[in-house]
Amino acid sequence: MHVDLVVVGGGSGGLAGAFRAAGHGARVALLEPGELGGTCVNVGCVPKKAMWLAADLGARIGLAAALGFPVEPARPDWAQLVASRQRYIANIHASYRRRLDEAGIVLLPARGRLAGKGMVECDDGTEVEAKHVLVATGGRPVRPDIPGAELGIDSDGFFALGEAPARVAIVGGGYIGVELAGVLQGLGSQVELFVRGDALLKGFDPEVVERLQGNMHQAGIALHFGYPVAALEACEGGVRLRERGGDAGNPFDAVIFATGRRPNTDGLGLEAAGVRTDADGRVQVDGFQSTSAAGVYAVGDVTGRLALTPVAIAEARRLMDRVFGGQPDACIDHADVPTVVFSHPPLGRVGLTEAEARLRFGDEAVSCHRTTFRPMLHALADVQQHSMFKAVCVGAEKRVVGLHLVGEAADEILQGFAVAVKMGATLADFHATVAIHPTSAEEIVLLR
Ligand SMILES: Cc1cc2nc3c(=O)[nH]c(=O)nc-3n(C[C@H](O)[C@H](O)[C@H](O)COP(=O)(O)OP(=O)(O)OC[C@H]3O[C@@H](n4cnc5c(N)ncnc54)[C@H](O)[C@@H]3O)c2cc1C
Ligand SMILES: NC(=O)c1ccc[n+]([C@@H]2O[C@H](COP(=O)([O-])OP(=O)(O)OC[C@H]3O[C@@H](n4cnc5c(N)ncnc54)[C@H](O)[C@@H]3O)[C@@H](O)[C@H]2O)c1
Repeated sequence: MHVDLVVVGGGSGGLAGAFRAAGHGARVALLEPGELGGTCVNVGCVPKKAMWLAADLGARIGLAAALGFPVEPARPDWAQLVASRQRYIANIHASYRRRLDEAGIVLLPARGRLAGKGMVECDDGTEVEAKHVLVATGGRPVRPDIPGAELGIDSDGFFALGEAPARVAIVGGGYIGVELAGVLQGLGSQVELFVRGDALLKGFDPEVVERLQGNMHQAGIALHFGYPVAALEACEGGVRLRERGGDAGNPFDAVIFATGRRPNTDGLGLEAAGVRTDADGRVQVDGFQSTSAAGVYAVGDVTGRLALTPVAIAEARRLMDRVFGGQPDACIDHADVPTVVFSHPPLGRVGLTEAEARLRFGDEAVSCHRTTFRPMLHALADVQQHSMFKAVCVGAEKRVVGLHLVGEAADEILQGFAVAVKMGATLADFHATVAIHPTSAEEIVLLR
């Protein structure tokens, strides 16, 4: 088969690239051996957010009870919740299939391998030849190489659970560890989080992270820092974790590894096709998503840069605008990308942390403005959940170069403020904007 573009991988980046290229008039073939939508739709953002929303509802039922509603805090029926989640996801699959048909994109349900010179071989024997090849094969979870690791599950396994585990250990303090801890605790499990470092969410602002840790502790999650898990052992009543040089602890019904991800580049034929990867298998690209091989591009998690769905999508769209849309300079700016950790409560950031700003601009130039408060609903219900908002500013004009939020609605508040930060707003611009009262968001324009 001859096309203008062959896309290897039908996740967030691959689909976005295929649709945009077809929109520019290119003939496109898309290879995807699994479900359309990749990680985000099937074992990432979407099912995670469904579970997060359910956990959030559970917390709100508790708040409602505290405010006098005649309701009892209760656990959801796990099977019913998962069925609703999967029905939502099935609708996304159907919508993708319809849009691919409408766009005239050829969908090949096969695993691809680059064979060089614009040729991609499928595992069903089909050969596709194209002037342009997009590698968008994403990544997969990795577990530490420790005895008994097979007794645990990873985030893919979490989404396959048929029932809620009563006692859960989660290993890893990054995005996924923190999110799954909040979700499971909110849905009625007893969660313990095991982290080898001394804090959660390395790379985020330590002050808002500390506030999140306080909220998680308040919600009943046990946080264990400086705990390198050395082994898992099967025991009566479940699985136990063994700390390096220490005793094994209590048994758990499930152990979830949230210890990072690896790009899907094994057996992809990249080396033979002249596509350079780093020691961890990440495809090396320039600012325009071009690899070291002419006509071969890569977007999304397989490049190991910012592993976020909107980033994969934006990279793919700009790339296709450049290759097929006559826009030679199109590329994405990876600075000031807003991101939210869907913890309970959510934590978000855009721009620089205080430490990054001090390093870049010097201590003298940096000032920070923060506020800590209890959201009104939690204060009314007398629940000890606190929000903290922090702005990092630079120079006499106090340009806001970083905004760090943790608390009720932080996930929804951040997007609009990210526009302001991207546009170079100053603290005076924030102050010149009249507050919306009474909200949590107003605390940002009132920061002193
Ligand atoms: C638990 C979890 C929660 C997340 N939550 C969020 C969130 O809330 N917000 C957010 O922005 N990001 C989130 N992410 C990250 C987000 O899912 C990824 O950044 C995004 O899916 C990357 O898109 P991609 O197209 O690069 O790869 P993927 O979506 O992983 O797609 C790659 C596709 O390539 C296919 N493939 C692999 N090898 C081949 C081959 N040889 N031939 C053909 N096809 C192949 C795979 O089957 C897969 O469908 C989350 C991730 C996880 C794991
Ligand atoms: N809300 C979102 O946007 C969202 C949600 C989930 C994932 N993601 C994306 O997916 C990526 C992967 O998420 P993740 O949580 O798997 O990775 P991560 O890099 O965020 O966190 C991995 C954690 O595992 C720990 N770790 C690594 N090896 C370990 C070991 N051997 N023993 C103990 N701990 C170990 C690390 O110290 C770290 O705390 C994220 O970086 C993010 O870009 C985004």
